[in-house]
Amino acid sequence: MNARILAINILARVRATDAYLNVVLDTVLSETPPKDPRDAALVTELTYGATRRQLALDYAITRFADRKLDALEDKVLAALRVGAYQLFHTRVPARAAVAETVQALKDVGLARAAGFVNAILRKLSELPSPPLPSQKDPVEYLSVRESHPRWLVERWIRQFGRERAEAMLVANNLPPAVVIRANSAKVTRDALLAQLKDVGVEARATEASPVGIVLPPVGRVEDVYGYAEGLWQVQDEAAQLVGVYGAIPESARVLDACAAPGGKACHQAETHDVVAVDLHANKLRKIEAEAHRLGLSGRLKAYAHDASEPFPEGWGEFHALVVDAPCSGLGTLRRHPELRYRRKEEDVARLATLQRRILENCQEAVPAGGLLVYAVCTPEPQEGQDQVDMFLRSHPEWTAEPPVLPGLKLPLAQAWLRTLPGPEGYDGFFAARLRKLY
Ligand SMILES: C[S@@+](CC[C@H](N)C(=O)[O-])C[C@H]1O[C@@H](n2cnc3c(N)ncnc32)[C@H](O)[C@@H]1O
Repeated sequence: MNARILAINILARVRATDAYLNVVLDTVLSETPPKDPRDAALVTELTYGATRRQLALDYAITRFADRKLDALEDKVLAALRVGAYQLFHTRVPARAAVAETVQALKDVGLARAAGFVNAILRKLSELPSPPLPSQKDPVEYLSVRESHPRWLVERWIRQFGRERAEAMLVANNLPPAVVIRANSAKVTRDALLAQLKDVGVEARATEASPVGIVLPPVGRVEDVYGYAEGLWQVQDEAAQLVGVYGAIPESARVLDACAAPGGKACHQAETHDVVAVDLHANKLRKIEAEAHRLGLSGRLKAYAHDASEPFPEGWGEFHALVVDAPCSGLGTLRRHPELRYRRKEEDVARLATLQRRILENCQEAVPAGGLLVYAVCTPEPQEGQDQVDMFLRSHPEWTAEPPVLPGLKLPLAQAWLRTLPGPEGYDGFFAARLRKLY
């Protein structure tokens, strides 16, 4: 099956089922792998690109469509977006972009819409660049140019200032590099870097994380040296920094209260005994499979449990908890581009309430002298810093205690670990390291 057919099918399925793009893409590519690996790369670029740029593409398509885009069949709208993306953001010659997209639409059984799609794509192909609204309304202009909903642009300008907000929007439209964490239970970062070099992979060390490696563009990560042997795990640098910044003493038994898919739990299990908990039992298999691949099964047990409810006494005592709470995920929009259109502003407050409930229950499980590392993958203060400030105000027995990590330069804001999307190349994360005094 060719790349454009797959891209149309994937985008249509994501729209119809509200599924995650990365999940549908992985499923489709493993069910119907294209013969040529370059086609897999093209499907990835077309689907991620068309989703990242969706709001701007729709703005352009709407100019020439004689009906509301919401009313279009999923595959017809998907074809328009895939076609428009190629015209504005790839080097595919315009004629080929239009003709092959229209042919793909026919091949998926929608020949009756071919004329409609062909006419719009041809009109778009005559434009020198994607149309934009007037700069007189700077929020609207940025919203369309960088393809983020207006409420989010307004909110980020208000919270982070115009310059940083714009940098965040731009960064969310760039594909992230693949970053891995060396599995310290098996190999040091330097040794892994040398081994990768020996097999011709020109990787480099991450700047802030002492355990991270940035891979060059690779095809399937599963085919890269050391994956099958469990020498490393894919993990964004900022997510690695949560484990580093947490600096949980090696003697501690750790409970990871919101663990799936298991990045931070496996990071801890390199050096600790870990109980990994997630609300959704179906996600535990992924945590266990990763622990197995990394050779960490002996140190990690996974259970389904609601972290806002008391933990079973039978699990024993824990000296440290990691609470990587469910959050708006607005720090990971470059990886989950569909999320920016699905999230609503009121989600931030709703999730902050859930985080508070989880935090309240988890703090009960920490003995005096123990640690709690709270983290979220969002730049929203309401879910991060404000959440922790409020917690500390109502819990005098807790204090914020940043770690002393000589030789490391972590991105800190006061006591907190904080990264924002932007030219630094991080996902947006917040983490607090809290100690129970009595
Ligand atoms: C941000 S993700 C955790 C990512 C993970 N720590 C990692 O590093 O790979 C949040 C997780 O919390 C889980 N979750 C949501 N509500 C929960 C609850 N009430 N109790 C426990 N887990 C919950 C979600 O299923 C999701 O897997």
